[in-house]
Amino acid sequence: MAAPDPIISVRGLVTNLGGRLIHDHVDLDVRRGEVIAIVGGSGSGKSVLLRSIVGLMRPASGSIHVFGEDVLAMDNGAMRALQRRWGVLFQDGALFSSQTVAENIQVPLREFTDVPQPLMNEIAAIKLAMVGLEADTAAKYPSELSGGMRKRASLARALALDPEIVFLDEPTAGLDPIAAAAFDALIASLQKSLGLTVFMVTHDLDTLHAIASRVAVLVDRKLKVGTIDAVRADPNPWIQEYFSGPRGRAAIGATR
Ligand SMILES: Nc1ncnc2c1ncn2[C@@H]1O[C@H](COP(=O)(O)OP(=O)(O)OP(=O)(O)O)[C@@H](O)[C@H]1O
Repeated sequence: MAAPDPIISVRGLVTNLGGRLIHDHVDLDVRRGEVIAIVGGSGSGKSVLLRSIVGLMRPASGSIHVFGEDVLAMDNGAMRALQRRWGVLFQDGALFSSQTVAENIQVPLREFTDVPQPLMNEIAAIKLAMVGLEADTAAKYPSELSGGMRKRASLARALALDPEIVFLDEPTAGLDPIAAAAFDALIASLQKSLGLTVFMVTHDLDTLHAIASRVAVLVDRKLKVGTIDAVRADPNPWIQEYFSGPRGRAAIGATR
């Protein structure tokens, strides 16, 4: 049987920023229903790749297709239609501090739908429960929440429109190991129950081993993509240090 078309397809992506080459002909296919983890050194261009795929940054050349649609060639109307089908959790959570958690979750509903307020309140309550937050969190402000709760609230917002893909930029950064492991478990269970495709930028080796189907490593401005075991075997010095240094060995030890 032929493999289904990838849900995200990047070909020959070249990105130049501030006179620096960030991506040098990067290729990536993401399959429906998988958790793909993007790793790489600080400043290697992981977030820029994510932002390019969701149409927030424009590469110098190459092609990006999501759901078979050409992200770089579409008008605003087509882009809005596409944005309804994915949710994004940005690196810092990016909740609006002057809005309650419920209002934050309702931002995409307000932007993309004309759902009446009572239904929006119900949807916010459902999304809060999905991410494991108490009902009374709805009326709280982001500053009243712990870091882990803020991440969950951001995830609830990313899930507001029942997306097919969620993009997560370093979802466990800044969390203690216990909160990070709980967040990993949440992502894994939502991915399974909702059939989500997860595109995740991470530094976290534990997350990688716990939930990634495949890993894409951004090194020397190129992507190396495969299963964790396949990529770990690559002799590239950064990859060897990342997977086989003390932290890498500890992460493997914890999962085997
Ligand atoms: N809008 C921008 N304009 C100019 N340069 C940028 C812009 N966004 C990112 N960069 C630069 O592009 C490079 C890649 O940034 P990016 O945020 O993708 O790195 P990253 O791999 O996600 O790093 P980290 O793991 O530290 O978050 C960095 O050198 C960054 O300074």
